[in-house]
Amino acid sequence: MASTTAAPGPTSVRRSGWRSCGPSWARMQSAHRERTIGRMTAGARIPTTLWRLLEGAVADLPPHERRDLYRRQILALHGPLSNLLLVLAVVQFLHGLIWLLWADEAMYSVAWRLAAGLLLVALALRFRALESVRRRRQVGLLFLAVVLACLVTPGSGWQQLPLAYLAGVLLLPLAGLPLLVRPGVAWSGLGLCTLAVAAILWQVQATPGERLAFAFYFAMSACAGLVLRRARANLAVRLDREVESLWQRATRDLLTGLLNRHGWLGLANASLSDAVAAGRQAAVLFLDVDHFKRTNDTHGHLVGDELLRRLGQLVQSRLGPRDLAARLGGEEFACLLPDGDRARAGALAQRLARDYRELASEYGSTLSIGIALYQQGDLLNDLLARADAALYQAKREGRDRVVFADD
Ligand SMILES: Nc1nc2c(ncn2[C@@H]2O[C@H](COP(=O)(O)OP(=O)(O)OP(=O)(O)O)[C@@H](O)[C@H]2O)c(=O)[nH]1
Repeated sequence: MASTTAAPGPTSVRRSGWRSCGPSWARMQSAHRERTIGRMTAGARIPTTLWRLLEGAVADLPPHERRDLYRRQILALHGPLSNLLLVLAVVQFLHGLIWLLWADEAMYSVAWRLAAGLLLVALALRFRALESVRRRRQVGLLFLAVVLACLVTPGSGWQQLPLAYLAGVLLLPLAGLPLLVRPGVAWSGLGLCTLAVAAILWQVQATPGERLAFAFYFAMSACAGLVLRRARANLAVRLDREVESLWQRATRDLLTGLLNRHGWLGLANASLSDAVAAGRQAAVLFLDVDHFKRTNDTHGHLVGDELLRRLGQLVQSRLGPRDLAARLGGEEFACLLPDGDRARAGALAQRLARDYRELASEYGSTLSIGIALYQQGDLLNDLLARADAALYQAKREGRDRVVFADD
């Protein structure tokens, strides 16, 4: 049996769910976007500054982290934002309806009422469908289609400001930018809305004051969308860093930088399960510094700490990328080799013991190691217990040696 399971780091474990998703078309699109942004930010100073200003802390993230962040934002804020937008949409719809009722009677055509009804249904659909990006796009397009169709239809009473309110065109930048957080979608939405608003302002029968108020309202809602989006992205980046740092502190040993017992047990259990599922071999090494109390007593605790630090670095440097090492506590260390057959585990242990002896030669410190090889049905705790038993056998036999369990 041998394992292919990669030792997952904290970030990859928490984000593995995102990594697998997304069709290749989406990946091609985002690769194109990244190339474009790369050209923009590398080529000219003003676009870079603008990009940073608009995107906030997200602009400094590597592309794959930025994508993860956007996806997580959509999921995390879907509930509260949809409710907020639903309220805004209803208010805006009522605003348009009241305006319409007070308007000239020539405008109360059947077509008007039909358009208003359609828009109401579209609004409801739009907010019910927020969970699916595809449906969000469809409803967004439906809105724009209705607005544009109304705008190009000849006849008096059609090109009126109430229509714009009914269609929610003023709401789109506010709704679209924070919700459709992927930059491409957000920017296209803003561009289309600006075009629609420009068309409305060009055609409406309104006083200059009304036109100005309309344009001002649109600009304000677009700015609010941008500011909201930037603030949310900055907050998300900060929270992400906090979570990452808390995770590190909870699962890392400060002295050696290796995983601590808690962090190791979580990752090693998952790694061992993967190895077993793939029908591969695994081994656990249990390491313990010999006569560490004596070393502490003779040379002081600072020297003891230094030896532990050196041992941590040594273990980390000798392991493969798939292996997982931890300081379990005190002067005890453990390594899981998810593709460790007897030969590899034995050779690695011998090498660690020899290198540590050289590293700590000035203090005469040595290492004892117990090894347990995976047997059918073993859990991680079983392997640890057998490796521990082998370690104590090594201690009994005189220390500074490697012993296999069940030999
Ligand atoms: N310097 C230092 N010492 C530590 C640390 N954690 C535990 N120790 C000391 O490690 C020593 C462990 O002693 P024991 O469990 O008796 O083991 P030992 O002296 O190595 O004896 P054997 O394991 O039987 O060879 C104790 O004196 C602890 O105080 C640490 O972080 N730094």
